[in-house]
Amino acid sequence: MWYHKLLHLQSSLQNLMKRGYTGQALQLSNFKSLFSLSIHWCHTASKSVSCTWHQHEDHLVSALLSSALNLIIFWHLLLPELQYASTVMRFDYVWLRDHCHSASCYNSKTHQRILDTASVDLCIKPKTIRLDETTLFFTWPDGHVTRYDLDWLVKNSYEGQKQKVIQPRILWNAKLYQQAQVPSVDFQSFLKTSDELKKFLQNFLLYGIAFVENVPPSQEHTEKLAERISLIRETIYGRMWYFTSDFSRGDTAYTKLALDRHTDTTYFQEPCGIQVFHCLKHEGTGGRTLLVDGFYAAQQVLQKAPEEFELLSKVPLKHEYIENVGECHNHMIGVGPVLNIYPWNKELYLIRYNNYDRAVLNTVPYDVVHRWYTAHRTLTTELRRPENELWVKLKPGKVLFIDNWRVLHGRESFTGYRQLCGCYLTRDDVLNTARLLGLHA
Ligand SMILES: C[N+](C)(C)CCCC[C@H](N)C(=O)O
Ligand SMILES: O=C(O)CCC(=O)C(=O)O
Ligand SMILES: [Fe+2]
Repeated sequence: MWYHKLLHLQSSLQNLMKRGYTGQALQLSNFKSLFSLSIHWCHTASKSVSCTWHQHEDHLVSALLSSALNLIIFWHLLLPELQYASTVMRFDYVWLRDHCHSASCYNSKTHQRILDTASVDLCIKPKTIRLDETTLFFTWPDGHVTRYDLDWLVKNSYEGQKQKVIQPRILWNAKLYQQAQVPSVDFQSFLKTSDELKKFLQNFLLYGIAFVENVPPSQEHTEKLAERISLIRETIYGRMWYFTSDFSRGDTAYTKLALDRHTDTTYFQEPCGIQVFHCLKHEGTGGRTLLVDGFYAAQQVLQKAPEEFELLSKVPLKHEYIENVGECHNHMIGVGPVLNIYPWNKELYLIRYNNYDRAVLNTVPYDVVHRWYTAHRTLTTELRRPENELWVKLKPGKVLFIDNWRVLHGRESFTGYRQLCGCYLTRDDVLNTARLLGLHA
């Protein structure tokens, strides 16, 4: 078994050589005794390459040190079967100098860099490199020493990040959400214990929606609730807003009409992170709230038509809000693609979808426009599948939190008097609260 692993390691090193990595000899410190195997290869550069590795319980770390190029670390995860996962990590020497955590380069109390990165020679190479069981030591030309725990390097490598998600989520359609039986949190316990707050935030992060029950139906209590989680994001609609179908603002939300699924404030450069709804009163019919997991729909697009997903993530477009009603004069423009993904791991983090507020499409060249509409149609088809629609009737006392970067909302038309209050939350502060409670956010 070990022999196979070593052979694989040998071939990965040889592949690197073929791509131009040269060196002298490979010392198999821990396995030498077992296999008395050492790999020699040609060296063209006078700089030497050495490789050392250490066996840990479930993985093997090896470091290939090249003073001519960069540092390469092999991380081999040993699985019970013959198979094992292996990751090659590469670190640029400027990067290694820049991330030095010595007392003169880094303030470990404030977690801030002291080193002036611009003072680092872009062609810097270490004078010497030494590796012991767990730590790498670099001595730089000016004599400064940087030490790195191998574990720290592995954890903070690009290759490691590529395989991780920033935000773990459970994507849902109506059935999946109902089956999950996500519990609501009680207002009083929510205010009193951080355990309840944590439970609430955990569900909110996983599903993109969450409910709090038994909230006294007033704007003040809704505000108190919101403030327990984060800072309220004041916008052109105010800090706490309160609305009925009174046409007081130049937006369809202030009517009795049905509203198709959408995310709010797509016309802000940074759309509001979280939307809070509390229905204080409704004497009439209709007016149910529609919720659709935009990331679930986007994932369906990715599976069915990956090139359309890619187009929606690449093409920037504008959304716009023009208002001239009474005293309210606003003109907002937000630019960005419908699907926003992190480039290094392709993780979706923000969907901007509002067909009402989408502005003139003039940021897309002629030869792309039609393909963009096709991709937009595919996404819309997924978003409109009845099985993806979760319908809820908001009642006084039950407050709904929506991740406005992920979950679309809409409403059924209604009759009678209906009063809704709520606010937007600052996303950074919601995530801050979650992290401080020990959640992955
Ligand atoms: C009423 N309330 C303040 C919640 C929002 C009104 C904003 C509606 C707008 N069309 C948008 O989607 O952004
Ligand atoms: O009236 C509603 O239920 C929601 C309207 C809406 O989309 C909004 O206020 O953002
Ligand atoms: Fe809305």
